[in-house]
Amino acid sequence: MPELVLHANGRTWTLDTSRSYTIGRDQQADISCIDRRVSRRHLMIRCDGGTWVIEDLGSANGTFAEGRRIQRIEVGHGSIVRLGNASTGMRLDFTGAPAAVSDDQATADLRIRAGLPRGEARPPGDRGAADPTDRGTPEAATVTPPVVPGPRAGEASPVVPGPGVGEVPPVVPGPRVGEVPPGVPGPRAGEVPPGVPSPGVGAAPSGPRGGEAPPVVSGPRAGEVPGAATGAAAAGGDDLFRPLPHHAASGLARAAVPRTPGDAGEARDTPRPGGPTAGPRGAAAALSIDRSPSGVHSLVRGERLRIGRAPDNELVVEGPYVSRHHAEFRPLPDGRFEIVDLGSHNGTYVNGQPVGRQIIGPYDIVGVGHSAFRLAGDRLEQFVDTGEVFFAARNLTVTVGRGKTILDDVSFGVPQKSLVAVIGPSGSGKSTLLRALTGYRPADRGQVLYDHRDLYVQFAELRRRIGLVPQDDILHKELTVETALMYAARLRFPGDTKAAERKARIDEVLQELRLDVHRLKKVASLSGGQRKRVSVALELLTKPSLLFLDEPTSGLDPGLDRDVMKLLRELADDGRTVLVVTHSVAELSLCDRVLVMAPGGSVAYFGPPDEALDFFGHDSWPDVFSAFENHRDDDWGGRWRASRQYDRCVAEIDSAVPPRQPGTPATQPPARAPQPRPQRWTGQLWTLMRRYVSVIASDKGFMALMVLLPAVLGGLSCLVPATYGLAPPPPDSRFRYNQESGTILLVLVVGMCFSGAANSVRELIKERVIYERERATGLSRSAYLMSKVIVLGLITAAQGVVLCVIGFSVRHMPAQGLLMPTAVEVCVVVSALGFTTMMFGLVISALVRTPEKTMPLLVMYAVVQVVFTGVLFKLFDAPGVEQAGWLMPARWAVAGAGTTLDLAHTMPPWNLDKPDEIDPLWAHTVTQWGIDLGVLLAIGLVCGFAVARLLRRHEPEVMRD
Ligand SMILES: Nc1ncnc2c1ncn2[C@@H]1O[C@H](COP(=O)(O)OP(=O)(O)OP(=O)(O)O)[C@@H](O)[C@H]1O
Repeated sequence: MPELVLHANGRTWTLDTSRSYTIGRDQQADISCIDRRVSRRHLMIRCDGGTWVIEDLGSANGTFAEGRRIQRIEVGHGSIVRLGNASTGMRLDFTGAPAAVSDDQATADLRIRAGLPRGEARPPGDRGAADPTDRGTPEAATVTPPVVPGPRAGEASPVVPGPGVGEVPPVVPGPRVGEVPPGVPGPRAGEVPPGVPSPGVGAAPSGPRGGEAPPVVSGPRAGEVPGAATGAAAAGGDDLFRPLPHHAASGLARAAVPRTPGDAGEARDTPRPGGPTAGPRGAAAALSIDRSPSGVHSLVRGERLRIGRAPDNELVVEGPYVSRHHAEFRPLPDGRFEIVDLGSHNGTYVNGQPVGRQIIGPYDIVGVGHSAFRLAGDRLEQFVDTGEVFFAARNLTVTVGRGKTILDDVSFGVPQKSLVAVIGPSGSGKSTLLRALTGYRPADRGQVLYDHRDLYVQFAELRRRIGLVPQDDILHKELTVETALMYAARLRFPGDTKAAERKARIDEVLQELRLDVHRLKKVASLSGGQRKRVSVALELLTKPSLLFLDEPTSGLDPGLDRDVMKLLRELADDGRTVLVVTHSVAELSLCDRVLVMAPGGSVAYFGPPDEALDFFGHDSWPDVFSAFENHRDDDWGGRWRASRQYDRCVAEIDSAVPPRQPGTPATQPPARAPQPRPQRWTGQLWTLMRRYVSVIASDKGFMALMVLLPAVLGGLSCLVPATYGLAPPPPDSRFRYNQESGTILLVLVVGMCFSGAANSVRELIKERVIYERERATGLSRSAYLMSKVIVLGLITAAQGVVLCVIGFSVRHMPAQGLLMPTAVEVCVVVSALGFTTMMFGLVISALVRTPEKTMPLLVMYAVVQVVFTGVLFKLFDAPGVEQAGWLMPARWAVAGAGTTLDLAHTMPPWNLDKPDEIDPLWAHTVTQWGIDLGVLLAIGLVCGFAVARLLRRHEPEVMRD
């Protein structure tokens, strides 16, 4: 008798005649699923006397075939059975065993065998029975349904349910993947396309989200069991299968949901042992995507399949993170496929890790933009992240210092399209939780699951699905709304995005957030609420599925508070999960769930907001907060865990998170995602420089200061009375030395020190929040730093020129320098000093935690430089002091200018009895001038490295390298 092949939710199981199989929600079931309508042990499939039979094991909601509830039924090729509901229940499709294959098909067949339960993969020579599904099926004819534009914000997504019971999915002939079929206009936004039946209750939307162009999807082949639009899609998003235990052994590992704080450490994903593919593995091994594919594409044997945004790709994938020609599936001689990144701007990922080229195995998940792909035989399943994903935190625990717990075993799970408020007294760990959830500061224990994937392990890829609006605005207030968004789009979108595409997305977002009337206003001129909207708009540019906000309503009046919360409600309804940390409890009723944090960082309550006050036994939130304050040492977390509501919460997470399979290791050290590939470095640098110049140009005060400072300081140097200026007295003079030359140089050098450092000392601290956010979205640290160095360096050098021109304008100068005219040579050194002190200012800026601390440090720095110029007292031959002076830019600058001016002989010697004892750094030689200048610039470079190092401290932990 042939083996039976079971298909459900895009997965395939080949059932062996020699054993029976149970299906149910029980983790021990052979085929475990998580549809709540399915009983823990729902049915059994076994081979009885040469016939395959299904027996209902007394399930609560029943097993159905052809619309009737059945107790026992024979099944074979073509049978369709539903669990839990006659029309929308989880669907099982049965076909015969795979067909015998030719040698060149053997490897592809192995892919299917890899999905066999418990050691049933056969050697390549073992062909197995013929597969009726393949009989007469020609080489994959790729078909494409009409392209359906996604609905706009607030409009319902068109839903394309799969075939009903006993239906055969229609074969839709059409053009190749990626082509739009001629003459088939897509329906208007929000309309259900013609010929597409309305969704049933609980149907899972398969269309793209508002404003997003849909992926082009190829339909199933004739006689092929459909993947995309079958059972699960029609039945609802939660009839998700867990893999067979065999899969776990193969590495499709799961993690358990520990219910007690003690076993939180078990909640780590487990790597699979090395499979047939090479490349990043270990911690990166993927949790599988437990939902129906949104599209299934046929891979034509021997042909490449290119993915990208451009219409000339075989598979067109839209999205802000997809390059025009992004990646390519290439066939290998042995029948396998490899994925090759085509130099995309945002990377191609396998199991969450960026790859350049990698052979793809049957369990590997390839990530391109917001789409994930999985090979299933000769088909490529596509899973588009439309934002309707399950998000969960499990046992998140953060400890600091000597083991102080500031986040204590926090678990919760939210279904798609939820608005969740996080409230709690000050210091209860809300911000810590937010940082843990976004991966900015991963929890020391526990997991954050995004669409069943471990965010910490796969941060490199998944970070693009997260939008975060910090408490401080992530905008340059000097720019107009439109310009700020334009630069953000330039930095976040792929480098090959056309200006028109960026503009279209900006227009779309501005419209969505009702900001179009403010587009030309400066951010600084907007109200607090409008500014917050702009921050949200900036994050929405890249269509995140998860949006986190940290106290967006702080400082807003109650009306604006309501406006912002309503906006978040709309954003969630539109197909996102929105989590907001807030101090305001006035608008909690707009939320689906409220997470109440208790002192000590534990969860005090998680659930519907309207049940929360009853849970605490108080009439108002102030009473609840007072209770927290008055009973800080109470075990609020224990009270929550002992509650009935907690069981419901855990059950919710359980129902959507696959359990850890027996036999897999329990713990796994947290993995750090590798540094994701940024967009082209030069592109980022250019954008950052342009933005920086725009910001400076629109800050009139700063511009005026930049011009005034060197002009005033240069003018001050002119006040020093000096008959001979910077030159030595003429030979016929009664004076042998010119003491004032040193004084003039001192004023110029100190002025430059002050100007240079003042230019940069606030530059990093004032945009720290912006940097942190942009770094998390892929900004290159070195590009960021270089943009500051180049722009500020040029400004400072120009200031040096102004300073010198004014300072030298009234002075005599020695006739000839060492290499160049004297004024030019000194000006070069002064400008170099400006650069180095500017770099030192950046060090201060990267070091401090608040802008206020920069000023005292700047003053201290300037005074220290005065002391170590070498003009006020003798520095050489003074052990300790001399060496300290080597660290001072002013010392080397005075020395460099001194060599040109021959200051050692122009100024009186320190010891008149020893006129030949001169400062060695002031020797009037070209070599010494070069050394002085070189050391000066080298100090600047060292400062640059120090800044880069210090910047790391302000980056999301997972982004540090
Ligand atoms: N790095 C750290 N080292 C030591 N303690 C820390 C650290 N970060 C946070 N904490 C402490 O952890 C607790 C929680 O801080 P957190 O900022 O998350 O609270 P919060 O609920 O967001 O407070 P608020 O509402 O005032 O913003 C506080 O007591 C805080 O002092």
